[in-house]
Amino acid sequence: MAHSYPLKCLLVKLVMAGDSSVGKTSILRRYVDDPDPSFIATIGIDFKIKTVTIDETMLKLQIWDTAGQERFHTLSVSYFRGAQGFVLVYDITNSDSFKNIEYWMKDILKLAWEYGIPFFETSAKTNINIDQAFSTLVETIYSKKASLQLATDDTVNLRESKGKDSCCNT
Ligand SMILES: Nc1nc2c(ncn2[C@@H]2O[C@H](COP(=O)(O)OP(=O)(O)OP(=O)(O)O)[C@@H](O)[C@H]2O)c(=O)[nH]1
Repeated sequence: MAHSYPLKCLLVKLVMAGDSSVGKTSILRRYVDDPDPSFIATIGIDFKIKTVTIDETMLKLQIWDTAGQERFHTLSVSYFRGAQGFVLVYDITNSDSFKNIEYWMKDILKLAWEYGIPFFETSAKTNINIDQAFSTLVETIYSKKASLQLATDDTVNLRESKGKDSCCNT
């Protein structure tokens, strides 16, 4: 019987950014099907892993959930380095959080990222557009896959690497 296996596994580093309490953790939990219902502000940094397949390539998404609170700003921005994609989040009921997208973009642009960002209005509460937003992001990154590295093991060293590209066998 013929089996079809993905040919290789590539690591994709994504970063969630935006003001505190705009819904970054909620969106990420929706996307990775994490049922944890608690809403505690992110302290420092957290990450989740999700594996998706495009064509016959497995992509291991290492998604960093930064803390939006100002006191964590320097730490959060330090995790931007090496990311292939960002999810910039604001709350449509909070105009300051929208204005501050520019502030977050400046940190991203310092790392030579370009504008031309697809836009999705999402709801983590009712699960609208979450999958579509991530799919578009990941497919765009995949289409430029020359920049991706093979995922090799599951180790993420928080202390040394700030999300250094390492990973995948799950
Ligand atoms: N109405 C509505 N509320 C939401 C939605 N997503 C998140 N919330 C609420 O917004 C609050 C903050 O959500 P979080 O996901 O913790 O926000 P965060 O951006 O990760 O916050 P920090 O960790 O402080 O950076 C929570 O009380 C959620 O219930 C949504 O899609 N709709």
